[in-house]
Amino acid sequence: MDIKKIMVVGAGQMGSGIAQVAAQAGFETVLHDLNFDIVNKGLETIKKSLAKFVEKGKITEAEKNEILGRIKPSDSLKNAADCDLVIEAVVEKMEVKAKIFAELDQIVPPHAILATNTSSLPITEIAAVTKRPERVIGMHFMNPVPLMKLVEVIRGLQTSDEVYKVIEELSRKMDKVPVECKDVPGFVSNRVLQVMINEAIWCLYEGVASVEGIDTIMKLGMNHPMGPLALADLIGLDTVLAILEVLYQGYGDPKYRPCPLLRQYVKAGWLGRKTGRGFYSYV
Ligand SMILES: CC(=O)CC(=O)SCCNC(=O)CCNC(=O)[C@H](O)C(C)(C)COP(=O)(O)OP(=O)(O)OC[C@H]1O[C@@H](n2cnc3c(N)ncnc32)[C@H](O)[C@@H]1OP(=O)(O)O
Ligand SMILES: NC(=O)C1=CN([C@@H]2O[C@H](COP(=O)(O)OP(=O)(O)OC[C@H]3O[C@@H](n4cnc5c(N)ncnc54)[C@H](OP(=O)(O)O)[C@@H]3O)[C@@H](O)[C@H]2O)C=CC1
Repeated sequence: MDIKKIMVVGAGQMGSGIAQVAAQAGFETVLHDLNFDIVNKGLETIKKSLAKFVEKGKITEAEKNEILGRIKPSDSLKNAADCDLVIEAVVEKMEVKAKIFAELDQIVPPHAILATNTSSLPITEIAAVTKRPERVIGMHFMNPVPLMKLVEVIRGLQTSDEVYKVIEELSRKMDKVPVECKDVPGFVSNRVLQVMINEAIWCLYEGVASVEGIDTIMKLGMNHPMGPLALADLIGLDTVLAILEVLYQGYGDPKYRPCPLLRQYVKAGWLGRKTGRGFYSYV
């Protein structure tokens, strides 16, 4: 199957990054969100990222403009009618994703693949709201998408071998390294990562060390590029909490219990970089 046109649903930090790497790989790309204000914010993020690549000599100014020219804004899911692939990257909430997949299933052509960038939710459950569960798959990019090499490819119970191969090949065309993973809560990436982030938040909650102290210990002690609290701020504390809830409910194991401090920050609207305040301040 030949993929020519891709829609990305959700123009937040992940959706804009995915649209960018799709356009960089030469695909006609549609960036969709609920309204054009959000889409334009996403396009601004893409422009800044591409400008960095020009600055570093990775691409030319002309290439930057060609890439941007391949991305079309959208505020109607109907624009997916001629797309071969849709990659969904909206908030980490099953009810929102299920509604979008049910709608997309009615709009896209029969051959089209529906992929989700979910961090933790069951692919099989998302696929079940469509009449094409064999053409639904998890395509889990890492943040920041333009820089991170991994795509975790998750097969739902009914995902076909053909669809898996198409997405594996597409990930390579996007200059990413695909790794196959089974459909379990949090897959591999977040099953491992979020336990570390949650434990770092528990350390802060119990006063074991300061925010900077915890992050410095993990950066200098483990050679991590960022400390776990700075990383949580990058991911978004709402997303971290949503993933931990999926792990906690999915495995029924108290080791995934989200720290009360995390819940409190999310309730306060301290979601990390995207709101200007999380464990650190960004204003
Ligand atoms: C939650 C999930 O479901 C799954 C996930 O994604 S979990 C999160 C996974 N991601 C990680 O773990 C990221 C960990 N952090 C890192 O790897 C690195 O800190 C990083 C790649 C993000 C940044 O690299 P760094 O060397 O530490 O810092 P930094 O100096 O800020 O960035 C390097 C350069 O990349 C640039 N850069 C950052 N984001 C960029 C982007 N989106 N596009 C283009 N350039 C970018 C920076 O501007 C910077 O450029 P200069 O050197 O000119 O200043
Ligand atoms: N953050 C991360 O590090 C990673 C996140 N993910 C996953 O990617 C997905 C998106 O996360 P992220 O980009 O961080 O989140 P953001 O909050 O940055 O973006 C989510 C976007 O989805 C939009 N949206 C919400 N509801 C709808 C809808 N019904 N239709 C269309 N768009 C909608 C939001 O609009 P509005 O602003 O109006 O709400 C927002 O633009 C989640 O599933 C997350 O788990 C995967 C890998 C890494």
